Amino acid sequence: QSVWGYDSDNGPDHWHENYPMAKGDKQSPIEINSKDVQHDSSLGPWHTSYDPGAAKTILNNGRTCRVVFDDTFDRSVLRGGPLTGAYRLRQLHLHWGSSDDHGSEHVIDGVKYAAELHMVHWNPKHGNFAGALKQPDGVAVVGIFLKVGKTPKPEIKRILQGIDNIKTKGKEAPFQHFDPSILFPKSRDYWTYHGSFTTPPCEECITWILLREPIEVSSDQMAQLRSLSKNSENEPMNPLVDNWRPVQPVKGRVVRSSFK
Ligand SMILES: NS(=O)(=O)c1cc(F)cc(F)c1
Ligand SMILES: [Zn+2]
Repeated sequence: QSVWGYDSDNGPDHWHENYPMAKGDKQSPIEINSKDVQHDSSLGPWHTSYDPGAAKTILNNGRTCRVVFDDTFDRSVLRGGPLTGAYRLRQLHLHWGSSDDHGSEHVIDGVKYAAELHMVHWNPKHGNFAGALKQPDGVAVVGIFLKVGKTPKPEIKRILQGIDNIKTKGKEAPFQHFDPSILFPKSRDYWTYHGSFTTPPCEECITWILLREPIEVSSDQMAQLRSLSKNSENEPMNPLVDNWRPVQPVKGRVVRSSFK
C-alpha cells in the first residue's frame, strides 16, 4: 500500500486505485491549444489583496515545497476574473522537472515550461477547505509558468532562499512577511477553465486561472529547486524532481481567455 507519488509504482497512472476521481471528466492539468480557446469579453480582470503578515511557513512534504498562509479570515484574497466573491489564499507550491525543458503541468501549444507555480485559494462560503473541495466553485488556483531565461525575476529569490532550510522531507521553516503578488508577471492576461487538483484526491473543484505571461528564472535557480529531496534526513538521497502530472483528457471542456 504505497502512498501516492510520482514514481513508477505510485505515480499518476496508479492514483485512480485509491482516488477514483483521478479518472473523472474534468481532470487537470490539460494541454491548451490556442486554436480551441474562446475569447470571452465578459471575463474581467482578477485582483489580489494579500497581507504579507499572513505568510507563515515554508515546508517540504516530500512531493513539493509549499508556503502556507493564515486563512482563518479574509486576510489575503483573490477576486474578479471568472470568480464570484473573494477566495482566501491558503498555500502556494510548485511543480518542476529534472531538466529545464520540462516540468510544468499545463502545456501551452505544445510548450512545456521548466516549472509551474500554483497559488491555491478557497471559497469561504463553503465553511472550510475540506468542504470547498467538494464544491465545483470551491477552489481557485492561479498558475504561473516559470521559464528559464537571462533576466530572472529578482522576487523569485525569496522562495529559493526559503528552500535552503527545508532540504529534506518533513522540514518546515518560518516564512514571514511575504506578499506573493510580487511574483506576478506584468500582464494580467489569463486562460480559465474548470478542472481538478493535479494531485490526489484529484477533486474537480478548481477554477483555474493560468497566466499567459511566464516569469523568468535562471537555470541555477532551477538547479536549486532540484536540490530538494523527497527523502527524510538520514535516508538515501532521492532528488525531488518531476513532480508534475501529465496532461489529462479535455473531454469537451472549453478554455476561455481574457485576451484576444
Ligand atoms: N496542484 S494543485 O494546485 O491542483 C493542488 C492544490 C491543493 F490545494 C492541494 C494539492 F495537493 C494540489
Ligand atoms: Zn499544484
